[in-house]
Amino acid sequence: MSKLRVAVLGAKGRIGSEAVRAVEAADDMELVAALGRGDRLETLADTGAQVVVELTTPASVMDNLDFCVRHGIHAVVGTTGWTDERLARLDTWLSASPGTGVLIAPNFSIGAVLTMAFAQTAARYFESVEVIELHHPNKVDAPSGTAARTAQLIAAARAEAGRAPQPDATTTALDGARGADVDGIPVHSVRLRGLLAHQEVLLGGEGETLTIRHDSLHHSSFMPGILLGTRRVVTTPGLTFGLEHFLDLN
Ligand SMILES: NC(=O)c1ccc[n+]([C@@H]2O[C@H](COP(=O)([O-])OP(=O)(O)OC[C@H]3O[C@@H](n4cnc5c(N)ncnc54)[C@H](O)[C@@H]3O)[C@@H](O)[C@H]2O)c1
Ligand SMILES: O=C(O)C1=N[C@H](C(=O)O)CCC1
Repeated sequence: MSKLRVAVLGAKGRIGSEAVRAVEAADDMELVAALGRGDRLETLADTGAQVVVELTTPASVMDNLDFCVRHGIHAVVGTTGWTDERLARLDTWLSASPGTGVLIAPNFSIGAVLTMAFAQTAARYFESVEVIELHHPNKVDAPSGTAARTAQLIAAARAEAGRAPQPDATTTALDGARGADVDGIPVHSVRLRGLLAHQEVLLGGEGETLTIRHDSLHHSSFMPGILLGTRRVVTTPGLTFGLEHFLDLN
């Protein structure tokens, strides 16, 4: 069987360099390009890449995906910074390139995907919920893509359950003291040397609390998800948002 021809964009970055090693080590994949900032995107087409693993920056990801989709190259995207407007633009590009698949995964680690699923399940049962994400201080975006997605899923679950807005008697606060508001869910971002990627979902009800915590301790935690996404995206045209769609969670 022929090997899947895979390229990595952002190949010199923290997660990109780990992804290069993971693709090289996968028996069913061939690394055909490992590109960094300033390298020509045409290399992707010249080398016959079938899947691009996109791990760059929010400022670069749209131009990279525009190129990939126009050339019918599937993409597995870990880069953050997704807004409704960006997703709509990507959807339009994909409509013009039937057969091309893009997976955007706010988090590739199984523990983080499960955290989101558990939080979504728990959200309907508790009066209060807040999200705390904790990352290394080199991270350029806040809140993390994972925390934003977690909060959106929680908010949707609460709305579906008919939950009232959370209790919060705060009338005076320093700017930022109550975190960012993501669909009504407070999200707090910590940046601390020594950390990699961590998240807590705190839920509170009458006389009890539940804390769901996940810790990514090494970039290797993201690799099985990247490889799974790479294998699955070639047979999944259109836009898939979230690795959970490629996992049998139920
Ligand atoms: N989804 C996940 O599970 C997951 C996990 C870790 C990181 N991330 C995300 O991945 C992204 C990268 O994270 P990082 O910690 O590796 O950052 P990083 O700064 O270490 O790496 C980004 C790399 O991309 C390069 N780059 C920038 N523009 C480029 C372009 N146009 N073409 C090619 N390369 C380009 C940079 O030079 C840099 O080497 C961030 O958005 C981060 O949030 C996602
Ligand atoms: O290190 C990062 O940067 C990470 N980014 C993703 C996010 O913003 O959720 C995933 C976790 C690591």
